[in-house]
Amino acid sequence: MSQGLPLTIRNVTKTFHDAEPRTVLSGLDLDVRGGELLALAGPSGCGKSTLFALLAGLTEPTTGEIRIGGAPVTGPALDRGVVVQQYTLFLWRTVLGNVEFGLEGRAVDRRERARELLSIVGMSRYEECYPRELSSGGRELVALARSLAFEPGVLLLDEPFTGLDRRTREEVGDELVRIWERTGTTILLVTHDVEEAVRVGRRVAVMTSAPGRVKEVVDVGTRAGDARRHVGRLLREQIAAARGRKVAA
Ligand SMILES: Nc1ncnc2c1ncn2[C@@H]1O[C@H](COP(=O)(O)OP(=O)(O)OP(=O)(O)O)[C@@H](O)[C@H]1O
Repeated sequence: MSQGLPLTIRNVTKTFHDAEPRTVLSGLDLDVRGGELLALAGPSGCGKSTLFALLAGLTEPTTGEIRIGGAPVTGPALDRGVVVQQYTLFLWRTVLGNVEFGLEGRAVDRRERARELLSIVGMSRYEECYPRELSSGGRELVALARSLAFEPGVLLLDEPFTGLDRRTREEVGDELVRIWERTGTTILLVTHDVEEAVRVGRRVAVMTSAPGRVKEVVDVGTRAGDARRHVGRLLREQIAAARGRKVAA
């Protein structure tokens, strides 16, 4: 499997120039270690999706720098293996066919490799099914298998489990941890859900409300209960701060 690459975000600012300039991210620093599973949590509107677009190379920072494996991000690249929450499986292809698609152009036995990837995400027995025959959690796992086919150095997941019910969400989240353990890929999971951030992330970076930057990086370790309370408190403070600013304005 691929070697997980480190991701470095240095002093990133993003200002949108609409009718008037609007700074959404300001002085954001974050280090994701190679092979780490880090969750990025923040209140609604703090700029998580904006940051995700920068990491995916879809837009550029106004100032600052983003590096993956030491190389600056200058545009979209498959080695970053981006999975967005609106997974797009090909409805006319079987599960196996969908994963094989991620392997096109590779000098590998595509069928064998696709089967290996389905086994990694625990979906082997559905290989002949079509996406419509799967549960929404199952479709998410197949989308993950297809992203892993690109052997991403960093896998970016922007709220991938939105739309799943709580229980399925937990199951797919736990499966994501197992996938990460089996692959060694660096994973950045963007979420607004404290429970999910602490359950899945080995560390949790908490963002401030807009303009967003990283307020604190919390180690989850073996003290998940403490981490959950701490992350929850940090997020509540940020939400209150945002409301305070709105009331004042
Ligand atoms: N292209 C754009 N032009 C102008 N403003 C934008 C643009 N994209 C996002 N914004 C603004 O930036 C702010 C942050 O948005 P963003 O979607 O990044 O936050 P978020 O943390 O992902 O929110 P949520 O958790 O609600 O999805 C919002 O106020 C949004 O209106």
